[in-house]
Amino acid sequence: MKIFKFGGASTKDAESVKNVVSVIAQTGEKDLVIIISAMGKTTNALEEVVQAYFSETGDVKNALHSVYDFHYKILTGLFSATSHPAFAELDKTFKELKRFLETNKSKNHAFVYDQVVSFGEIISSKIVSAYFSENGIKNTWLDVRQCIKTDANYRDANVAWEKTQKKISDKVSPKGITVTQGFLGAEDSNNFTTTLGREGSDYTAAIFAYCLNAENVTIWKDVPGVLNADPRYFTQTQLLNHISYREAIELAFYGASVIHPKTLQPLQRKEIPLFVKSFLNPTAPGTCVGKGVTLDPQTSCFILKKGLVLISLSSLDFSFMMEDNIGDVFKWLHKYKMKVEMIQNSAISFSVCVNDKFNNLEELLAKLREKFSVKWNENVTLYTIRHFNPAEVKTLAENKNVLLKQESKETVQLVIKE
Ligand SMILES: Nc1ncnc2c1ncn2[C@@H]1O[C@H](COP(=O)(O)OP(=O)(O)O)[C@@H](O)[C@H]1O
Ligand SMILES: N[C@@H](CC(=O)OP(=O)(O)O)C(=O)O
Repeated sequence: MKIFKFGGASTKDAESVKNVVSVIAQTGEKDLVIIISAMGKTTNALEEVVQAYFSETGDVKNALHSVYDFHYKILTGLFSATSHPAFAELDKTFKELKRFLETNKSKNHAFVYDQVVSFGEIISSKIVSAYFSENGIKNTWLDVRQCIKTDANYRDANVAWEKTQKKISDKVSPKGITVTQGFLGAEDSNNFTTTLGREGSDYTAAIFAYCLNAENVTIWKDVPGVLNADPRYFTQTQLLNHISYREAIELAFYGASVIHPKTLQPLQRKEIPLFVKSFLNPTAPGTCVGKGVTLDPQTSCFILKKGLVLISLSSLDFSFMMEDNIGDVFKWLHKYKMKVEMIQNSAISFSVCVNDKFNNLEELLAKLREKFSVKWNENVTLYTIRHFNPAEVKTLAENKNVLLKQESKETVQLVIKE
């Protein structure tokens, strides 16, 4: 059996959902677990619901309404009559969400966030499952929260692998088609919904593949496969036909956002191949991540991460930046949930480029100022070139304000203020 994953771009409107049926038909696969993300940009829209809920002036009703309307419109494009049970299911799911918001007593932002944004995947998977049935694709809808068990680290939950393995083996048939949600899990002790981190549905596909010993995983995207540069920012890109697990882990880690970085480890452990293919051209080979050569074709890869913060610290008394000082810095970076993208240090200074995913910058800076002289730059971009040649680095840096540069044998990184 195989695992397919369809992300937000593959279900962003009724035509796209129809195309998913066509992709399944063209592959001819019969034994599949299909992982579905929220439709289009629904997770962002639900984040606005959460924001409105926690703000005194927020308009929760309006924010909810636009999410409802978006899905209602997709349903009208898929089913000819509003008497189709999918419409009643949409209403029921939204009532549940409203009830949660009306009755919730918790002020824990991350907890509320997960209970709310999870509705994106629940709704999308129900719609896709109903549309499959309508078109003769027999399938079983599975609530993934019965299978993926996690800790209580809301918004970035860690998988409890043993329990998850057992639940998946118990509840998922390797035969036929199962439709389920990406990105979601449930806290093991009390079953509250958790999420695995933004864009975590690729990771869900890998979890199922690992637990079911799947033949392979395909993540269907709006690009021909993994390219040697992010096509949103680079005009001349090349399709990578084959990437080794190790190289793909590096690329994803540095920010090649086409694959979620957590996806590759479980697959690599069992040597399960990962295909990245275009849902617009399903019979094209796309990219295979698996055993074998590092990169085919062997070429430089350009990756960028935007919206980062570069923090530069120096000791107040010119003492060296040594293990004790740096130890404190890392303790606080961890405490304020900063994702460290790059570090560099000298005798009395230490620079760290971070992603402030949880908006904790002010608190972190206040803490750091107790011990260090602190400078920082917001909204910087981290460029990474794997397998670089010096001419490419020179061209990239031309006319740009390079704040920091770091070079190793394979990789050069530049922090740039745009
Ligand atoms: N190296 C890369 N190769 C291909 N696509 C990339 C790369 N880096 C970034 N992307 C972006 O990743 C997008 C697809 O991933 P994603 O948005 O997560 O899809 P989905 O949410 O539908 O699963 C592409 O549209 C492209 O803009
Ligand atoms: N819907 C979630 C999870 C996800 O993986 O989405 P996508 O497959 O569209 O990147 C998010 O937007 O973060």
